Amino acid sequence: MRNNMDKQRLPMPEIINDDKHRHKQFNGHFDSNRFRPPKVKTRYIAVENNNLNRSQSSGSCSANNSQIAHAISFRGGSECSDAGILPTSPSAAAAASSMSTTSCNMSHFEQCFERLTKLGEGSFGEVFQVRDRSDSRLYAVKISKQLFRGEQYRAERLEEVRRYEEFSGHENCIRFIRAWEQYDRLFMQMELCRESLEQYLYRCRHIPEDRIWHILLDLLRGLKSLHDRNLIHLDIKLENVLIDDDDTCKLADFGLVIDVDKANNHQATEGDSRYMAPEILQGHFSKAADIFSLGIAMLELSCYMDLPSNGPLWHELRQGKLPEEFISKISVELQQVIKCMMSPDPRQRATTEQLLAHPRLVRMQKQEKSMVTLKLLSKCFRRSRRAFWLKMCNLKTAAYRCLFYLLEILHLYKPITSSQTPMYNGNTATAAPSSPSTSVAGVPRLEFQLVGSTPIGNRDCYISDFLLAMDMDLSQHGTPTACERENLVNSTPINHNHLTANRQRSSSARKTRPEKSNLLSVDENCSFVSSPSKVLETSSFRGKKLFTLDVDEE
Ligand SMILES: Nc1ncnc2c1ncn2[C@@H]1O[C@H](COP(=O)(O)OP(=O)(O)OP(=O)(O)O)[C@@H](O)[C@H]1O
Ligand SMILES: [Mg+2]
Repeated sequence: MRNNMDKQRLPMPEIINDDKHRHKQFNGHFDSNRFRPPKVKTRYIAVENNNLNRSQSSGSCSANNSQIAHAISFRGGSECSDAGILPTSPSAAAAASSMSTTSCNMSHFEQCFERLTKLGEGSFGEVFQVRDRSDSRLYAVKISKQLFRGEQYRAERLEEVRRYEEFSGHENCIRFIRAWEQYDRLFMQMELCRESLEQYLYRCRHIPEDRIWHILLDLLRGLKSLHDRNLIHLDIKLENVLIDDDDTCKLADFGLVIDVDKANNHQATEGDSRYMAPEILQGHFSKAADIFSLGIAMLELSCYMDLPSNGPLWHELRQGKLPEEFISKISVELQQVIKCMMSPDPRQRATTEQLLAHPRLVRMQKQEKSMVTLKLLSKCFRRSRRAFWLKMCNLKTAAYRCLFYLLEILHLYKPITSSQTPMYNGNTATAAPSSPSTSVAGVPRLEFQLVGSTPIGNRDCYISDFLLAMDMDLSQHGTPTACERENLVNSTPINHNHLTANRQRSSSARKTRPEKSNLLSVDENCSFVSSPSKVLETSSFRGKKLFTLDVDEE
C-alpha cells in the first residue's frame, strides 16, 4: 500500500492530454524551442551580439591556438580538418581597420562579415544572415552555440562540416561555402535561403497539392543522395528543409548524419521526437527511419497538422492510424504515398527509389527534364537583367556627374570658400554655421539617391555644387532663369509633384520660422531662396522623398 502511494508521488512524464489531433497554432512568432527534441543534454551558451566569446583573447594578439581562426575542410579527400590559419582578405582588413576596434581584437567572422539578422536557431547553432565584406553578397553563417569543451564534441561538429561539404554539390542539398573554427566555436558559411519549410508553412498555411508533390520530389532526391552513400539523416523535419529563391527545397542540417552501420553501434543521436520513427525507440536506425520522418513531415505540410511530440496521439500516428478529419482533405494518391511512408513496419516502407518511381513523380521528372533548358534560360535572363540594371544605374550616376561637371566648366557657378559663403536669412546675409553634411563648410548640400527603380540602391549623387551655383550666381546674373533651373532639375527622373509639394513645405517653413529658415528651397515664383547650413533630405527615384527639407524641429 505504502509502496503504491510512493509510486503515485513519482514525477509523471510530460504527456499531452488532448485526445484529438489539432491544426497547427501560430501565435505570430517562431518559438524554436517549443518542441525541442530530446537531444544531448548540454548547457548551451547563446552567441551574444558582437561578443563571440573571446574571453581568452582579451587585449592580446599573441593568442593561444583557439583564438586563431583555422579553416576546416575535408575537400580533396583529405582527412585533415585543419586547413591552416586563415589569412585576412584585403577588403576585410580594410573594413576592420576602418572600424574603431583593431583587427587583432576582431574575430575572423567580424572581419569578414557584416551581421545583418538572425535567421533561426536550432539546438546546435544560431544562424545569421550576413554580408560578406569581400564580395558584398548575402550568405548564412551558422555559429555553434556550445563551445568546444571536449574533443568528442568538436569531432561531431567537424563531422557536420564534412557532410555539408559532401552534399554541397547536390541540387537538393544546401550549398556549403566554407567553415572555420575560432574561440572554440564552429562557423559555417553557406548559401542564404529564403526561408525554411516550416516558415513557409506558417506563411501559406494551405499549400496547394501540386506544390506538395514538388516538395516531395525535391526532398526524395536530396535524401536519395544520402541513402546512396549508406548515410542516414536522422533529423528530417520542416525546420531542416530550406527553400531557395528558385523555390527549390534543399535538405539542410547534417548535424546528425551518420553511417547506417555506425548508427546501429550506439553512435547515433535521435532527432526531433515529433518526426521520429517508432523503431528508433528500440534503437533500430535505418534508412526507413528517414522515410518515416519525411512521410510525417508531408502529413504536417499537406494537412497543416500540429504533430505531437509524445503521448497517445504520438503512438497512434506510429500505428498507422492517421486522423481521418485531416487526411481526408488531401487526394487519395497523396494519402497512399504518405501512408506508405509512415508504415509502422520499417520493412514495409518504400525506399527513395521506389517512391521516385511513383507514376506522378515520374511524370513530374519528365516534365522537369523538358523544362531544364527553359529554366536555365530564365535563370540567365534574370541574371543578365540584374547586370543590366546595375550598368544602367551606374550609367545614370555617370550621366549626372557629367552634367554637373559640364555646368562647372560652363561657369554656371563659381566655387566659393567658406569665408565667402553668403547665408541668407530672408534678404540678409549671415555667417554660415558649419554643417556635417556640407561639402564646403557652410555650403548646403543637396543629396539624392538612385533608389528603388533599380535593384541597386543608395548610389549617392551629390549636387551640392550645382545648387550652390544656383544659389550664388544664377539668381544674381539671371542665367538661366529660375524656371529653366527647375527644368534642369526636372530633367532628371525626379518626381515633379514632390518638388512642388516640398516647395510648398519649404515656403511654409520659411513663413513660420523666418529666423530659422537657413534652408535652400524653391519659392512659389520659381526663384531659389538660399537657406544655408541645413542639409536637404535625400530624394529618391521612387518618388517617396524628394528635395524634402530637413529641419530639426519638424
Ligand atoms: N542557409 C540558410 N538560409 C536561411 N536560413 C537558414 C539557413 N540555415 C539555417 N537557417 C535557419 O536556421 C535554423 C536553424 O538552423 P539549423 O537547423 O542548421 O540549426 P541546428 O542547431 O543544427 O538545428 P537542429 O535543432 O535541427 O539540430 C533553420 O531552421 C532555418 O530556419
Ligand atoms: Mg535544424
